[in-house]
Amino acid sequence: MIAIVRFGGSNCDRDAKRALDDLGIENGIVWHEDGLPEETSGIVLPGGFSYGDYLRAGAMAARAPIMEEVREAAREGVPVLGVCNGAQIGSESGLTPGAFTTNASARFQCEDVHLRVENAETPWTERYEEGEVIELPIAHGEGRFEIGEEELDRIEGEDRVLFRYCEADGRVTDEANPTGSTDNVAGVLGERGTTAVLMPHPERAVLADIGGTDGRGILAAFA
Ligand SMILES: NC(=O)CC[C@H](N)C(=O)O
Repeated sequence: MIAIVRFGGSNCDRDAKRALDDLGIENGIVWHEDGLPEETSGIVLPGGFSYGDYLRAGAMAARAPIMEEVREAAREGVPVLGVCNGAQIGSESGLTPGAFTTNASARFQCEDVHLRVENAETPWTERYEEGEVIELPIAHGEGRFEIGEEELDRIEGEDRVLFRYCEADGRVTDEANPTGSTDNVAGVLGERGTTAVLMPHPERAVLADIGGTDGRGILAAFA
């Protein structure tokens, strides 16, 4: 059962549920205070405004007791996907490298973006080709990926950059970088390839008539 962890202020938990239901993947929304159910076989940290983005987006949820269980599960290889606020919670809790800070525009940005698949040999991206361009929506105010140079070199060397913001033809340019993220990074892997976070929303791109279907392949990793 895929546990979709809900905090006070989560608001993409039901989108994640709807998407996983549509993919035929057994899942349930879990209130963070209840802890992970024993039958948890995968974890979604959904988007939203946990604790009202107080202090920094994701900072407070990252310190909730359930995150110790999530880290433990991640260490054991249980797949964990953090989306948007879930990505912020993931980086704040040390599941994934780098940090998400205020967009370069200092505004909340809601738009469709193009992403280039940088590593297609992960459970999250194996349904895509390396270099393939997909389109997903973003909706966040604090999505600017920041990471030190040395750590960036390290994660690039380990092939842990999953997606980069790009033009429709796949060129990685400053203009295609909506938030000013370091090196256009939109999603990264944790220590194990089974943990991933990304700012764009795959769960909002699973139905052909609403937002397209480019996100299906990412969530299908839970099947
Ligand atoms: N859609 C989301 O998850 C938003 C994330 C966070 N509240 C932000 O604005 O950055």
